[in-house]
Amino acid sequence: MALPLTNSLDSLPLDNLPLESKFHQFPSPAKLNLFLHVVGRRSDGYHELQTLFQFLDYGDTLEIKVTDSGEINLLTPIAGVAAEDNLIVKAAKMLQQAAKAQGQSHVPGAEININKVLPMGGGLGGGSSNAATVLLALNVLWQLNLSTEKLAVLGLALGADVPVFIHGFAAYAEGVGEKLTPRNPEEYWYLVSKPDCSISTVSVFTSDDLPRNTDRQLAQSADIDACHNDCQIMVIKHYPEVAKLLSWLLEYAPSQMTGTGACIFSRFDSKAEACDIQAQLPEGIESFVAKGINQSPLIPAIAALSRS
Ligand SMILES: C[C@@](CO)(OP(=O)(O)O)[C@H](O)COP(=O)(O)OP(=O)(O)OC[C@H]1O[C@@H](n2ccc(N)nc2=O)[C@H](O)[C@@H]1O
Ligand SMILES: Nc1ncnc2c1ncn2[C@@H]1O[C@H](COP(=O)(O)OP(=O)(O)O)[C@@H](O)[C@H]1O
Repeated sequence: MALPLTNSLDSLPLDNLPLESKFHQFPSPAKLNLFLHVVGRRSDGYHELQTLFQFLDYGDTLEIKVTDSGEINLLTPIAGVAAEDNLIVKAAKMLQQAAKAQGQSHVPGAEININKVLPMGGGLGGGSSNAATVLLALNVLWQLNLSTEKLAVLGLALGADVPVFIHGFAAYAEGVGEKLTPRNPEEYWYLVSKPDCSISTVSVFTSDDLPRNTDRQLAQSADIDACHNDCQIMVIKHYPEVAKLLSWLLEYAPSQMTGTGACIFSRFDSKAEACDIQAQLPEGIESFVAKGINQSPLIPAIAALSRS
């Protein structure tokens, strides 16, 4: 089944009504890990990664309205995620604390809606992207004026992928994903397919089958095709659904898992070619077609809001 393409993030309207009195719409795009090397393990158990992030012109949409109450209300709960665990709510509350810590006596609240289209736990970074969107949007709507760097530091406490969504440029990342260097990988079209299984990030990083010492020099290769995803090596051993779909896709296009899976991205030169293979996907495989983009659509949306 094809996932809906109705929320293509090309241009989201932000008109000129007063900031406080209405809902404002913001994109919350997906990311791909074009490669993901595990190069070591830190003393706190976290793994050191080298990865190349690129955004997709496809993702969730958030609507946010400022309220006077000081409350954070998520009006559209996400099935299976309790409000207090939702990264949207956590990000908003974290920003309130940061505002109080810098001396602001009254911090407003917010009402938030989400149109969730990204599969959860798919390696597309949807939760981290939602958190980044909330941090950037409320920073402007609440007129806090925190720097992008400060927001990225706050966001890192919510998830390793949040900083790249805050900065909004495609990047090579080291550390746990927070040391970012801008990059401009080719902006291909991708068919993103979701095998019928879910894979927890913890299970991948605790597996004995995860390679943990990929040569640090490999990521410096000029040829991106020389790079790979170490998590995929573990996942295809344990999840036959992923192994099967990956080998099917590899017949048609260069294909690889993103993040800790389970989604697989297949690379094409044109949208038409990607859609052609999408139409032939095995029965029951969810998918969407999107373009890889090196600037997050969130950045111009926030810039437009700041100017309004
Ligand atoms: C692997 C990546 C690559 O982009 O993406 P996803 O596939 O999850 O999207 C990310 O680094 C995911 O980072 P993040 O989203 O913070 O991971 P979490 O779910 O918080 O991590 C769950 C657990 O996995 C382990 N973990 C995570 C990241 C890391 N670099 N080393 C680890 O060992 C830790 O045990 C952690 O408690
Ligand atoms: N707003 C949110 N959107 C998605 N997942 C969320 C959200 N808030 C909390 N989560 C939790 O984070 C987990 C990871 O979600 P997600 O970021 O979509 O996947 P991944 O890290 O694999 O890219 C989910 O399984 C869910 O339990």
